[in-house]
Amino acid sequence: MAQYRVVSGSVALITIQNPPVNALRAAVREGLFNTIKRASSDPQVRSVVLSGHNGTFCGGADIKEFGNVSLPGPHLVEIFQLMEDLVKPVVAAIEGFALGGGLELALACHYRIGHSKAKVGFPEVNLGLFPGAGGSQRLPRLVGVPAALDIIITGRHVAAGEALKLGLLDRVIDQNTVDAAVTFSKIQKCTSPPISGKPLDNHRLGNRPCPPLENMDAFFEEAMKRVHSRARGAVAPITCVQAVRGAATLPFHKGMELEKMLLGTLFNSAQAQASQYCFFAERAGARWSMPSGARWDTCKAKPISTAAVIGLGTMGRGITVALARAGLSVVAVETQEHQLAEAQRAVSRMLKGGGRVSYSPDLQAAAEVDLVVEAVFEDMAIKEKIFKQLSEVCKPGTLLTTNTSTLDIDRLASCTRDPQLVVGMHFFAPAHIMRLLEVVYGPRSSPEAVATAMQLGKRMGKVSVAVGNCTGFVGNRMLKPYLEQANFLLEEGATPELVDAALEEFGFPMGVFKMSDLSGLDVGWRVRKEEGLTGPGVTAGQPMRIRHGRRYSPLGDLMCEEGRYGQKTGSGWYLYDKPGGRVARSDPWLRNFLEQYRARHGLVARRISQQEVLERCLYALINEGFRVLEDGIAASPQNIDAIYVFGYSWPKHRGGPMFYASQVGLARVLEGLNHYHQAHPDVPHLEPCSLLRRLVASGSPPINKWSEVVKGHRSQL
Ligand SMILES: CCC/C=C/C(=O)SCCNC(=O)CCNC(=O)[C@H](O)C(C)(C)COP(=O)([O-])OP(=O)([O-])OC[C@H]1O[C@@H](n2cnc3c(N)ncnc32)[C@H](O)[C@@H]1OP(=O)([O-])[O-]
Repeated sequence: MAQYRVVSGSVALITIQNPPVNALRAAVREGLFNTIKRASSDPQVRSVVLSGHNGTFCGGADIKEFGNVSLPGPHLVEIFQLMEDLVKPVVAAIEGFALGGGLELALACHYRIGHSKAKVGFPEVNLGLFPGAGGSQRLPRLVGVPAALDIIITGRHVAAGEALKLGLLDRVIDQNTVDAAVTFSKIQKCTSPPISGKPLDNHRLGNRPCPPLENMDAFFEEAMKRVHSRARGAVAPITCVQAVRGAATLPFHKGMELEKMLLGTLFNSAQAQASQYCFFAERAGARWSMPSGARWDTCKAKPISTAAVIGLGTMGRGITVALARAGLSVVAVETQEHQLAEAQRAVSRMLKGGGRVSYSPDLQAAAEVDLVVEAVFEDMAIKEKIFKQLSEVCKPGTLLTTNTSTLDIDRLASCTRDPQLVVGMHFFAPAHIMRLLEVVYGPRSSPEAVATAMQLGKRMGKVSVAVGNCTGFVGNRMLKPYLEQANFLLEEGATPELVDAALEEFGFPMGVFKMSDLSGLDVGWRVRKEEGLTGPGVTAGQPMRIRHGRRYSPLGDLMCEEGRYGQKTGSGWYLYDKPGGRVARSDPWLRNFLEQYRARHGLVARRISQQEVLERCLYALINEGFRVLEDGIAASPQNIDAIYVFGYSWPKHRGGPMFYASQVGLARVLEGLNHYHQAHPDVPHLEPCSLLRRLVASGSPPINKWSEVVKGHRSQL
């Protein structure tokens, strides 16, 4: 776990060995503790070099160990102190990553030498924590308070070059880092005296005061204000500021006590558990499986080096950028000439002149590519035509994928020569920024096609999740009941402001109505017209608020009929200063419109609490999540949660909808749904689904045990 060798006559080389990222699990901590003691007492040893096996210094504490009430083995704080106090110089040789506890380990060394490609950082904030093993106290002493606070609050990876400028690294080199560190630990350069034996006090960060900061109170007040406005209810970023303030104002040992106390409040908190769950959910999608039994580890992806994107609207442009950035040569096809020229300018701007992209108005240009992403207008007839043409134009074996957000993949596949080569690649806007990719397999999609789309997603840096084929797949299918509840709440007396405030307080960056205004109300209107829910397809004489025997809210349709499409028209659920304006203001027109609407339909407005808003919107969405699981559309609750966190901005510190349900308690969610369904029997989405009932009947097992109940449940369907 921590290998000990004496090299170059007098240097103890300690190498952490715990693949894949050399996380500091109990055995590693034990190993470090013992080898440092050994180096200390070994008379042959005059200096120490600390490194990580296989090109990675250390990925930090072992996140899998968290959740244990008390971690076994020596504590990191104790090990780091032992190292800092060593009378022999200790040099960290940083290759790959030094993250979290890994960087704290490096900060407890007296010197740090990094490879030019190395990255360092404190990502703990993303896990609902902060660098609580001395990092919050040592880093500000080394690089100053503003730089330290920035690194700790953002959790970003700092490249070696920047780390050198900040003074976080003493040296950056291109050669073998361990060899360089060994040499460095023995002699500084021929003109300088040897390091070994030099007084090390100034290199013990715990002994150093924090560099002074002018206007410290104002600095921290401002920092706290900024963090509060961005944290969306997450506690960890606030704790980061408190801990760094401690470093700036307290002696080291007092700062360490504060750090310990703050960590104690976070370590087993619900938010920390949710954030750590998200860490693993993000990676769980890579181990995909299909109902046929095909799996990530048994299917090989086809090599892809060229791709075509068909349709260069907003989505098509973003997809082109994402593919080009992943190193593919891209043919961008748009049949409308003016749109093509505009797209070319926009894509070049986004790629800043880089990337290999060619443009064409002709589908024939896709003839030789390995993969196509169709991203035209959301219209089945148009897409079917394009798939038919692509099937004729493209070389045999080309993978045909669609960016549809709701339409039937299998119907598109049936227009082609090789239906097994068709899968969905559902990107989220803006496609070159949003991390989520839903890879949708139809009943005839081949495992190889799925493997290829999943691997391409990885190359693009996406969180890719393989899902089954149904209307809306996973994300949009679950979103439908959520949107529906929001509209019903308006009918019953709520305002867009009330609903949005409840959801934003929960942690969403934007409430549902602001979000609709941003994405355009006409998008859903068009879909509802296609579905015959509104417009000319509706049978004459049908009551306005009932469709297919269920409650229906025509509010969104009425808004569109008024030309209120959202931000793009300057008005929607809110008012904007101009078309395309971004700042939402309450609109007296809407208040009036809602009052008239309620009066017309005999609805009496009642007071609606934020709790009801949250429960109705979120429980309806969660209930659909259980249906998605029971239908086998998503393979696991982790996959659903990854979709919501990375595609729909569900707050990470709430862990995704299914994890949130497990934290609230499945029995309470069931009870809530029962209650609301009784009050609204004409809303089937509020009727608790059978999987949820069954889970509650099985004693509400923890989320990682749901799959056993799901399996039993599916076999009975
Ligand atoms: C004491 C309180 C203070 C807290 C201190 C801390 O240090 S908190 C920690 C602060 N540190 C961090 O937050 C760093 C977290 N890690 C990372 O950000 C990335 O892993 C990476 C950038 C190091 C490498 O990226 P990459 O794309 O090359 O690789 P990848 O991401 O695919 O991971 C490969 C496998 O390793 C697994 N695994 C990884 N790290 C840990 C871990 N610390 N632990 C356990 N497991 C970990 C990961 O799950 C995956 O397993 P799978 O799915 O194959 O079974």
